[in-house]
Amino acid sequence: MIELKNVSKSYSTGSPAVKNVSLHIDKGEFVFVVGNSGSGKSTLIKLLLKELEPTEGSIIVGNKVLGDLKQRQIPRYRRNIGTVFQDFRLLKDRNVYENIAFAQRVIETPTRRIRKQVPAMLSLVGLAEKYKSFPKQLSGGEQQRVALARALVNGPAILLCDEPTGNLDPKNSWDIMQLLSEINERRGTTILVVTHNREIVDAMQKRVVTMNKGVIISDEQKGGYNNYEA
Ligand SMILES: Nc1ncnc2c1ncn2[C@@H]1O[C@H](COP(=O)(O)OP(=O)(O)OP(=O)(O)O)[C@@H](O)[C@H]1O
Repeated sequence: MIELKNVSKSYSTGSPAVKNVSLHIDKGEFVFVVGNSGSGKSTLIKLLLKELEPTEGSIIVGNKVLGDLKQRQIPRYRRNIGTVFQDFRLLKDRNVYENIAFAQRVIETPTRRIRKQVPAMLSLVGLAEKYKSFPKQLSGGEQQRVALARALVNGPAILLCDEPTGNLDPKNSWDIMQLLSEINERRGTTILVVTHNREIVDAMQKRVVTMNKGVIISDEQKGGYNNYEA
């Protein structure tokens, strides 16, 4: 599903953010990516979204060789990838229903399908009753659940989450991680989660890829949050 072969990424300044990384993630896997600040985790996510080009190496996602994608093919490529970020990124002037429906309107989903799928996604994330609320009327945990519903409504094969619990308290962090785990198990979505949340990583017993200074220093099935200098 995801394959990086000897991928490096250098920005114009400093040493490479990602150095000679090779990584294979199968369809349906749930993978945590951990590592101290500046180790290259967000750069990895941006490379997978083709927001950045690798300086060296190749990336294959699904059956797409990202280096071969033309500019005009990128929007369609990204439609198959759901994203969730630390800061929720909801549309502030739209209510919950419209935030999710918006993701479908941009790909011209028929209205009757939107009317069916938005409530279904809201039920999945436990927010069926809040469909008329605006983001500022919701707690952080609720906003992140809306963001998750939006990320999933178009049925992506892959979900990329960059510190999805970074702004949440422990209870809400757990709820979001449980939801991610359920989605992975029930829908078979391949999920990659960048996180600093040691307790959750240690408890969930998933595959854990640890980065340090742009390099993968460990990759363990049923792994834990390795001890490194935070
Ligand atoms: N746009 C940029 N221009 C120059 N250097 C950058 C840029 N973005 C990131 N870097 C550098 O690349 C390295 C990796 O950054 P990255 O954001 O991928 O780390 P990270 O592991 O996601 O960190 P954090 O956990 O703090 O989010 C860092 O040294 C950072 O300073």
